[in-house]
Amino acid sequence: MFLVQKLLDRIRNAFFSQEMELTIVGLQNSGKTTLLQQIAGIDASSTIPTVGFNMKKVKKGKVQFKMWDIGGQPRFRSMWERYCETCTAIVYVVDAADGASFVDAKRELHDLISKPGLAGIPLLLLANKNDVEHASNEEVIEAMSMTEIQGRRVDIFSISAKNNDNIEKVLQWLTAQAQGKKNKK
Ligand SMILES: Nc1nc2c(ncn2[C@@H]2O[C@H](COP(=O)(O)OP(=O)(O)OP(=O)(O)O)[C@@H](O)[C@H]2O)c(=O)[nH]1
Ligand SMILES: [Mg+2]
Repeated sequence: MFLVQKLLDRIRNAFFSQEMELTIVGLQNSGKTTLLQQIAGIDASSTIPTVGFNMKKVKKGKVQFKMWDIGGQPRFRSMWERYCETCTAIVYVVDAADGASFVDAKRELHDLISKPGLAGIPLLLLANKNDVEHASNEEVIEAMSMTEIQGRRVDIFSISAKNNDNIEKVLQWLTAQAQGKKNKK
């Protein structure tokens, strides 16, 4: 009986599982790799600055996420566009506790989403490090001029990648985008 159930599960998964590609970008030190590791269920307590990119595949429910995490240092930012072109959603991470980085974070975000090849791709802005006392979601929203962004779905969550706060909400959002993509086909 158990084997029959397993076989049925496999058949069901083969028919109903979907792959979704997403790209995580944002300035260096904003917490992208920590987020990636948290979603992948890997110890996220220590990371080193990303040289180039990381990629992880993670299955959540019926969706297989293929997640690209691109280095945020200036020398890697020219890669962002290429990795975003084929993705279903762009996840942009901001260090909400580092006000000094907001000007650069805004410029890079708006530069990226102005690329014609990325038109219409849903954007999830994550104000990370909400565990730090002075981190402010509202300040991030204002500093990133989020209300100026048009022509795509935009959502904003306050998270702590380190403490796993609101990461489930991020996954639900991503799953909804994967579902939307399937419905459009
Ligand atoms: N307090 C706090 N620290 C965090 C959080 N997320 C990440 N960090 C810390 O921020 C630092 C940078 O995190 P990374 O995930 O390596 O940052 P990154 O965006 O991948 O950086 P690059 O690879 O250089 O682009 C590390 O010391 C993390 O532990 C968070 O939610 N809260
Ligand atoms: Mg990194």
